[in-house]
Amino acid sequence: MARDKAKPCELDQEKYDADDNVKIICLGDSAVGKSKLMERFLMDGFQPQQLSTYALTLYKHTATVDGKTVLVDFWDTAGQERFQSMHASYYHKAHACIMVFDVQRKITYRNLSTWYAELREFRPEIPCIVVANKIDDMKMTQKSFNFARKFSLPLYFVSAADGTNVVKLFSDAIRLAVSYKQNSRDFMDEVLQELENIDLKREEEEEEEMLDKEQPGRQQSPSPS
Ligand SMILES: Nc1nc2c(ncn2[C@@H]2O[C@H](COP(=O)(O)OP(=O)(O)OP(=O)(O)O)[C@@H](O)[C@H]2O)c(=O)[nH]1
Ligand SMILES: [Mg+2]
Repeated sequence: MARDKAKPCELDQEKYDADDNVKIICLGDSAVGKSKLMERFLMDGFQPQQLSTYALTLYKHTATVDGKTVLVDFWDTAGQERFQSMHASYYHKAHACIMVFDVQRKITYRNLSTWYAELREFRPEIPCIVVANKIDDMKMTQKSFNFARKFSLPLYFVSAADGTNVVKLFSDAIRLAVSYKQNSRDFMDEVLQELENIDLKREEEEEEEMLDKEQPGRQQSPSPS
């Protein structure tokens, strides 16, 4: 009981102490196993029911990279065509991408090029890992998939069902996201950061002004002499 009560505080403290926060997005056709992979990594579980993600799910996770606390936002969306329109905000400020296909369904592999083109349209530089999921059903881990080689992307053979390589996949994705965030010279990132700084400064100035109006004497308060 006491442990449960302590939990929110521990989490808040971790957030407070976090050195960094990163956003990792997941892409791929419907039913390739995007949500199940996240479920496996975050909950260490797998429920084989067929529930398609509706719109967007955001998972918050705390990780440690090189002794530093990192807050990770995992973004999971449905792979269906009908949600294509939300993608601009989905990609916004992402630091890494996990792009999944299903080794049992060729079409999901073929569609990788469409997903990849869209990713690069919005995020030209972020690290991207290609994931061949459901290897538990097919013993084909030796097969080489040209798509990853063609774009020099890392390729992981995983199974959300039995957990093969799932922790490695997500740990590496977090590491890549952190390293991208720290070293990125991406032009758009710099512009966005600049705009954020300007906004923050403006907000601070407005707050100052408001305080001055509320407490007219504040500025003239006598200094201890
Ligand atoms: N055998 C096997 N089945 C899996 C694996 N991963 C997912 N599945 C099954 O594939 C189906 C789809 O998985 P989801 O994780 O919902 O797929 P998704 O990519 O999130 O799909 P959308 O939300 O529609 O985009 C489910 O029935 C899962 O049980 C796996 O590694 N092996
Ligand atoms: Mg899903």
